[in-house]
Amino acid sequence: MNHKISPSLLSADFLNLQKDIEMLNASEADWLHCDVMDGVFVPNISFGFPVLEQVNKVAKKPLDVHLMIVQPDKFIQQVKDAGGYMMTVHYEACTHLHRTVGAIHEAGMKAGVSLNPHTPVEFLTDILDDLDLVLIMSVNPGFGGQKFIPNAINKVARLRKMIDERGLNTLIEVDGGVNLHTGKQLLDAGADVLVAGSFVFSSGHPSKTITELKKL
Ligand SMILES: O=C(CO)[C@H](O)[C@H](O)COP(=O)(O)O
Repeated sequence: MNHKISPSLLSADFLNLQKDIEMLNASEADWLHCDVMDGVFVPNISFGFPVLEQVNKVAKKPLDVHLMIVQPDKFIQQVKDAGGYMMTVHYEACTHLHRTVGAIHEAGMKAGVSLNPHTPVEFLTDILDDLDLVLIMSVNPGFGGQKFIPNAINKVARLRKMIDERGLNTLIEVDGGVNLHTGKQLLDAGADVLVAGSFVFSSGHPSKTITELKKL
């Protein structure tokens, strides 16, 4: 199966966001990864729904919205209204995850669940059949440009086995420290979607770098 590339806007030039989104529109990027942070679930604040709404006016690729916030169920309609295609919430932030996933689907979006580096993929055993995507964090969420945590490769392989044994179409996405080297290892382990922020936007030729990731 062809893998997808979802460049992370967290590393884009916020003073020239439209320019970067137009570059992504013309590139081989499949989705636009949008990191919403609240300063509570993660020790950083990024951008919120007014920015997403503006991004959606220019973006020609689906918005892959990753909520690094507490109580994400409060914001499902806002994500939908801001143009969300995929809404990914954190396992660690949801007390009633099954209810939250159901509400995301009812709102008309695909539902993803993200796992922090310390959270085993086996914790998804009883929700996996309901998910469109699992996002494995290969850094502790909150900041771009961090060092890749190699255990993510092992988690991808374990999750691939769980998904294949059940005959599911759930996608495995990985986020944090992705470059050509780690990206190849993740794809070999069974990942479907690579998120890349600093590797793409600091490369000097973001569009070319996306093509290189796409060709892995
Ligand atoms: O979710 C994120 C941070 O929490 C970012 O999407 C992720 O870190 C991508 O950045 P980089 O590719 O630079 O590691």
